[in-house]
Amino acid sequence: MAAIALLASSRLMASSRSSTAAQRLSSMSRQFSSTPMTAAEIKKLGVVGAGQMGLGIALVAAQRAEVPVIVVDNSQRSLDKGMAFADKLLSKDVSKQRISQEIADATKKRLTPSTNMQDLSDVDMVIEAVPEIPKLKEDIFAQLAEICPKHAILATNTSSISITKIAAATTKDPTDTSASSRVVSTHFMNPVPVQKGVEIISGLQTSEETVKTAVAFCEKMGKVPSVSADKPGFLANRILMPYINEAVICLETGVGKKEDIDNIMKNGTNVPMGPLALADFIGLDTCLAIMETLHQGLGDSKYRPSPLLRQYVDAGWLGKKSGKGFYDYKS
Ligand SMILES: NC(=O)c1ccc[n+]([C@@H]2O[C@H](COP(=O)([O-])OP(=O)(O)OC[C@H]3O[C@@H](n4cnc5c(N)ncnc54)[C@H](O)[C@@H]3O)[C@@H](O)[C@H]2O)c1
Repeated sequence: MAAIALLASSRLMASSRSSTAAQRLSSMSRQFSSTPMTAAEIKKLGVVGAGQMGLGIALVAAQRAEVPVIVVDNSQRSLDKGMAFADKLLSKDVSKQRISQEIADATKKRLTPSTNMQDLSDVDMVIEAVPEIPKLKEDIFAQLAEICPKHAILATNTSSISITKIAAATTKDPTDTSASSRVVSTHFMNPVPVQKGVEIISGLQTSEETVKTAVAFCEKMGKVPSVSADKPGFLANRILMPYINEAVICLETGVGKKEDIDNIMKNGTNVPMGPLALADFIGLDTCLAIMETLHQGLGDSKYRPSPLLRQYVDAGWLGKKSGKGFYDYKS
């Protein structure tokens, strides 16, 4: 499926090897200890949020990294939908002879759905992929710090929220970095089974070992890490979202019809889908949340979210996942 603009840019950036990604991260923001650190082995993974990103991450980890994965979601409906989607993807891969039936069966067996966060008490790493709402993510990380083992890597798939802020939510005492030093961002690209790019972002508190372990695990999943500083939108969405937002403004102000906007970008810049179709695919709520983070975080009016984008979200027209966005997906 669609190798989206976000991902195309990510591929360009990701031409270097992941070991150098860890080195670049080390040198970017702060001095690490002079003791060489090694990546810890991840034997069991947890994923929080079984939506399009969480499920994709869980599936690729189970298949490529061959680790058992507990997938936690507070909605049984989302879990059922996610597991059914995993079945569908695996069957498709078998029918197209990309993988054997044995690999599909083994992958499926490694996925355990759950509605109970306490089931994350024995994981070595957890990747959070709940909606892009700062307070929600902070609450989840406060819980993860309590529930997960004291060595576990606590990773977020956030598209734009400060990793430093998410890490700070793991403790009431900011001088105690025993949990916050284990927080890192592994920002996978959508769709996870297809796209190789992943952004690795460390917060102020993140330890070198945490970064190395996250990079090594992403590599085990077959991904190519790129390094970004902990700034609003990081690299991928700092570039992609203003492009999508401008396309919505063009629609809103009558510069072009949706088909013309998408066609000119698709046929003129060699991307697999136009910006409005891409926004529907990502989720309009996610796009709005990222624009809000860019607007607030960078304080520049050029990042103001389109009022039409906000109206679509208010209407519940969130794109492909809700059956309607700029296009209809019911039929
Ligand atoms: N959609 C994209 O293209 C994309 C790409 C990269 C990163 N992201 C980021 O990934 C994250 C998830 O995005 P998504 O598109 O998968 O969202 P989604 O809406 O498809 O899925 C979110 C899931 O989280 C679950 N959830 C909500 N509250 C929860 C809670 N308290 N505990 C457990 N589960 C809970 C929901 O039931 C849902 O299944 C966001 O931070 C988003 O910004 C999205």
